[in-house]
Amino acid sequence: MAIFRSTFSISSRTHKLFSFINARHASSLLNQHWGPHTGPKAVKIVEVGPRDGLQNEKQFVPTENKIEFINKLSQTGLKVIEATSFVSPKLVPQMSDAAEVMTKITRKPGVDYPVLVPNLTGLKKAISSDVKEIAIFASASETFSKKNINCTINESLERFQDVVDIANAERIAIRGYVSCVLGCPYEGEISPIAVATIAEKLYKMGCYEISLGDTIGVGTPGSLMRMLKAVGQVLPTERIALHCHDTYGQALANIYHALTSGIRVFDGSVAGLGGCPFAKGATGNVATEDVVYMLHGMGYETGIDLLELVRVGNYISQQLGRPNGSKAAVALSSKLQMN
Ligand SMILES: CC(C)(COP(=O)([O-])OP(=O)([O-])OC[C@H]1O[C@@H](n2cnc3c(N)ncnc32)[C@H](O)[C@@H]1OP(=O)([O-])[O-])[C@@H](O)C(=O)NCCC(=O)NCCSC(=O)C[C@@](C)(O)CC(=O)[O-]
Repeated sequence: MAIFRSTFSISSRTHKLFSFINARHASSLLNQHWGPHTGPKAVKIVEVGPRDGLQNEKQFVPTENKIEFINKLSQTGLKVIEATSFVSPKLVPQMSDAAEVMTKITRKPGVDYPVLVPNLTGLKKAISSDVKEIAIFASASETFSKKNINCTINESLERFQDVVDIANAERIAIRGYVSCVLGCPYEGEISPIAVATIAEKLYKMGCYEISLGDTIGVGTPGSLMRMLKAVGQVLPTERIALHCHDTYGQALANIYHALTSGIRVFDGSVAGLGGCPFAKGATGNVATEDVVYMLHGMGYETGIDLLELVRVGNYISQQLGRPNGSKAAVALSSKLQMN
């Protein structure tokens, strides 16, 4: 915390030094994310179930269940599990136990547990909970930005610069999200250039990877490819991740097409949990089990034990009292008579 206070106003030379150190840290962290799975068939999965999957649940999921959920996910071979978010507990009560979750989970060596951070208040709390990686989240839609984080896109980027400066000083790795990349619940279509502009700004700010979020799941391979083409002009392909919601049933088709463009990082939520409190009508994220089933079937390597993942998806679905939203999980559970 002392470092946090002392680095509130860091000089530009110090900023450059921290950026350099953080770039090296992020690069070693990236290698760790991929583990032994390198080469053209390696794909990284970022599991967002504990955060994006649970944030919109109406009933508060007991903290011990969240911890158990994350600990079980840690045993599946996943290398990145987005664990929670340090946001306003009034607006997103489901994530109000972020500090307790982060201090009580069993952190498996080799697995990273990023958390969402919208501002310096969130970063301060995350640092107190010994968080090693954060995700900042901007939007390609002005209206969504205001609804989601109560500021304009430009204001959010200014806030994030402060967050990045302190995170760099603390050697905390930073991932970036752009939401509404294929459509906004308030503005409709979003231009690919707008997405590319924000993605580039977050990347240049110091995010090691930019996750492009189809927040309301409206994209098709057509709109996706137009958007990826624009983002591909400003970002190296290996720094792009895709974050699909499956509202219109297009997620796997979109992921397949992104694979053909060289994208190798995909976010998913086990059992297809998810939704955004600020994007009405948006359903869950693409089910991680479905993504892994497709990838393994195509000869890609994720390092994930699919059956273990199915078990965890069944566990959290039972806790929430609803059927597992992954088709692959339901089929495998039935075939193998798993609970
Ligand atoms: C960003 C803010 C905080 C601005 O909210 P604000 O009201 O403008 O903030 P403020 O700075 O004016 O502070 C107001 C109060 O909130 C507190 N506060 C302020 N910040 C924090 C914090 N970090 N943690 C805890 N408390 C906080 C602060 O201390 C104060 O408390 P009070 O004095 O009234 O008691 C708010 O709008 C917010 O938390 N929004 C929630 C955002 C969210 O979680 N959205 C869902 C994420 S999903 C998403 O974005 C899409 C994504 C990433 O999944 C990708 C995709 O799906 O496509």
